[in-house]
Amino acid sequence: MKTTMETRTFLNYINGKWSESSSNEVTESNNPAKPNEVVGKIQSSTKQDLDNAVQAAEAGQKKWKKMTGAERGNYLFKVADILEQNLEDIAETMTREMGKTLPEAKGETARGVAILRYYAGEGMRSEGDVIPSTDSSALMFSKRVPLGVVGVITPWNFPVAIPLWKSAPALIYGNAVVLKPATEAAVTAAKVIECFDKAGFPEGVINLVTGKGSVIGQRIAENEQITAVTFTGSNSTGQHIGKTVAARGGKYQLEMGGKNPLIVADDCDIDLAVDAAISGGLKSTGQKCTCSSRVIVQAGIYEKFKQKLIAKVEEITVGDGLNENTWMGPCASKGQYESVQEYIKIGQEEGAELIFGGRPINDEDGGYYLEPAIFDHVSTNMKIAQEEIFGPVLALMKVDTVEEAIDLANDVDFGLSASIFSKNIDHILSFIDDIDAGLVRINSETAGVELQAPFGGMKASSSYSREQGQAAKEFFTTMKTVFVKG
Ligand SMILES: NC(=O)C1=CN([C@@H]2O[C@H](COP(=O)(O)OP(=O)(O)OC[C@H]3O[C@@H](n4cnc5c(N)ncnc54)[C@H](OP(=O)(O)O)[C@@H]3O)[C@@H](O)[C@H]2O)C=CC1
Ligand SMILES: O=C(O)CCC(=O)C(=O)O
Repeated sequence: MKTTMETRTFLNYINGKWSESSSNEVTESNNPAKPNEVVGKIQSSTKQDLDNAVQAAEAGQKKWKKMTGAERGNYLFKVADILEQNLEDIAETMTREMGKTLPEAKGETARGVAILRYYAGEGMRSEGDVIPSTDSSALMFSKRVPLGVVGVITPWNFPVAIPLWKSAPALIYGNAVVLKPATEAAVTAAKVIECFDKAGFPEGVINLVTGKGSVIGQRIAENEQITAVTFTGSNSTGQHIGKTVAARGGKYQLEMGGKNPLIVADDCDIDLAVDAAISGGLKSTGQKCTCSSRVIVQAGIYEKFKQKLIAKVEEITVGDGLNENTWMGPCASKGQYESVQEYIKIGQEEGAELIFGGRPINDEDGGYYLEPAIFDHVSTNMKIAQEEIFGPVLALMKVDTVEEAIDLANDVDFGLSASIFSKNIDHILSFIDDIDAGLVRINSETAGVELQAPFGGMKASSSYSREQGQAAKEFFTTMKTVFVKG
């Protein structure tokens, strides 16, 4: 029997009004801890709905860009306050909708508040440089200007932070936004957009259209009135979006997968390294693009590290993220649950040894729970060492030297985040120089980015651009070089 805890149906937000899709159809968003529980219903929108939102955004942006940065910033400060007031409700919705534990969901929502305040402040900062001209009677300067309408396509694993770290900079620099959130986290996203509505955002400046990626996401990529598209999600979808946007001359930014290594050198503080492998690899049920999925350990401490790791992973409690005692929640969806189990099977078939966990946990509500899994004897040619699993699976790999560890760490298509645990400055310096990763972390886990710093990866992890911090300005603005002569 289906239980509908939250009976609400969430609408699209277009031109400052909540509206039903022209399809008259809705999709249910379910709780991965209790798949029969409907968290809310969202609109199954059509291409026409998306095009309407883009029209509204185009009109809204014309007025929005005329405001001062300080005025735009004040709107974002208001949204931040409202999000903060609604933090408990939004965090709980997130936990119910995609399974992350409540403390993690609260932390993410608080991060959303901080992101909004950071970019609100940007409205008062420099928007260009004075450049000396070779003509002594002229003034030359650069001025950053908005792009126009920005399409934002987001995943389900950070349903508050990612929509905000893309939308807030887009808005502060004078763009209008059309957001298409992941279907599996669209109720949470709709609650975030309610904060913009309550803050009195001008019509058309921010719009929400929910619906299938293949329909709404695809149309965002195709619609020529959308100047730029920012995306986070899988590699296959990202590559497709990038090609589609590029083909029509648009700007795009892709943040995709990772296969992040954590190198544990003989000389490190082993307990800290164990904690980092667990926190970086298994928090959020391993569903972070920055999660540590390959743990590359030097032979001298391999056995000791493995024993300590198993002892600590044994203590992990798996369950509904709303329960206080839960450390790790369910996989976010049936699809993720099945895909992770498939990888665990493949790992065994390929000859890796499953030394801990990896089994589904029987649950009377049918929650998508898995025991955290640890594989030993993993070699670099195995799928579990090469592909993003996006689940609670750690692959242990043994090496003799730190040089070998770095080579192994680089032997994947991805290059998002990488850590080393070591006290040896030579090892640390060669790691900083030689690792192919956009985020280079020393004695710290691979996950957990800071909102004021550039975020993005190398190789297949990103499209060479960076988001967050000041890097966001590069993507969400273009430049005019102005030459003034009296
Ligand atoms: N880098 C990261 O942070 C993330 C990586 N992933 C990786 O991707 C795997 C699959 O997850 P999944 O949710 O399917 O990821 P997707 O890349 O398919 O989804 C990400 C976003 O893209 C949308 N989308 C889907 N298809 C299209 C399309 N053809 N055109 C435009 N937009 C589209 C989705 O919409 P809709 O939800 O409606 O399908 C969602 O909003 C995971 O197992 C993980 O490996 C997933 C999420 C985040
Ligand atoms: O590690 C983090 O804080 C961010 C991770 C992230 O951006 C992602 O998983 O998409």
